Amino acid sequence: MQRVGVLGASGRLGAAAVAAIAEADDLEAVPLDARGDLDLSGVDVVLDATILAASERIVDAAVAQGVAIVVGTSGWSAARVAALRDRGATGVRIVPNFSIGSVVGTHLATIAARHLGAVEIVETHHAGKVDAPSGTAVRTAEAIAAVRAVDAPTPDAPGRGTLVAGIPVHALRLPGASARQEVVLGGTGETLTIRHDALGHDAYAAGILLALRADRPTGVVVGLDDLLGLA
Ligand SMILES: NC(=O)C1=CN([C@@H]2O[C@H](COP(=O)(O)OP(=O)(O)OC[C@H]3O[C@@H](n4cnc5c(N)ncnc54)[C@H](OP(=O)(O)O)[C@@H]3O)[C@@H](O)[C@H]2O)C=CC1
Ligand SMILES: O=C(O)C1=N[C@H](C(=O)O)C[C@H](O)C1
Repeated sequence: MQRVGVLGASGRLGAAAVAAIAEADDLEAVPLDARGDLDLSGVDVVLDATILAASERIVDAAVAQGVAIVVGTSGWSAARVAALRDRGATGVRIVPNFSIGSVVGTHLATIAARHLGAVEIVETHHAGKVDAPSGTAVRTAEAIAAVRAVDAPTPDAPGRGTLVAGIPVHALRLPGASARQEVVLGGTGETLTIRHDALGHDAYAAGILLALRADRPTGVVVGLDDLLGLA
């Protein structure tokens, strides 16, 4: 039985993780106080589902105490991940989106962007989401920018969204919405839209369990791609 220390267990993602772990015979959830002293001695792996400011402290504590950590909290940009690697961190998996469909959608977007250079991202989330753009959109933009062969003009103008790695991201926050991402690519006389919807927090259960059961990462791994054969 693996003991999973859950930080942010009172939140939407944390509660979904605790529910998923409760269904698993091989895992046990141990809710921990994310605001207190982080003594991780009683757990085998940590799941972080808080806010970025807390997440950075939690990751540092897990690394210092030699406990593997799965990070679901948004805001771990490529620059922050690079800084973490520079600090010699190991045993860390940062997962911008636990939904399997979302991981596949982002992967498909990187394939499409090799052929259609003009790309914009529209992400729509529930009104309770505090961060914008979403962690998934930032990850998707950074992954696309790393592979896109065709350079597209960057519309850096008021009203054209937030530029992430040169890609405009448009963030909507609406009551009634859950979590949607649309990657819209344009070519000559055509557009291609890759859209994913997480209709509820149960969408994250399979990815959470996959990440928690995976071997302790060497260094800092981002995403679930390696575990899904997409890397
Ligand atoms: N990777 C993925 O697939 C997903 C990622 N997320 C991300 O997970 C994060 C949490 O989202 P969500 O659950 O909706 O958010 P909630 O606001 O529902 O929950 C936030 C949690 O963080 C805790 N928290 C807030 N402030 C602090 C602090 N200063 N120090 C320590 N703990 C704190 C809260 O505790 P308290 O109740 O005591 O305030 C609560 O438990 C976000 O970054 C979101 O983007 C969300 C869904 C899926
Ligand atoms: O806050 C959310 O709800 C979500 N956050 C993650 C993000 O920022 O990308 C993942 C998913 O979109 C839901």
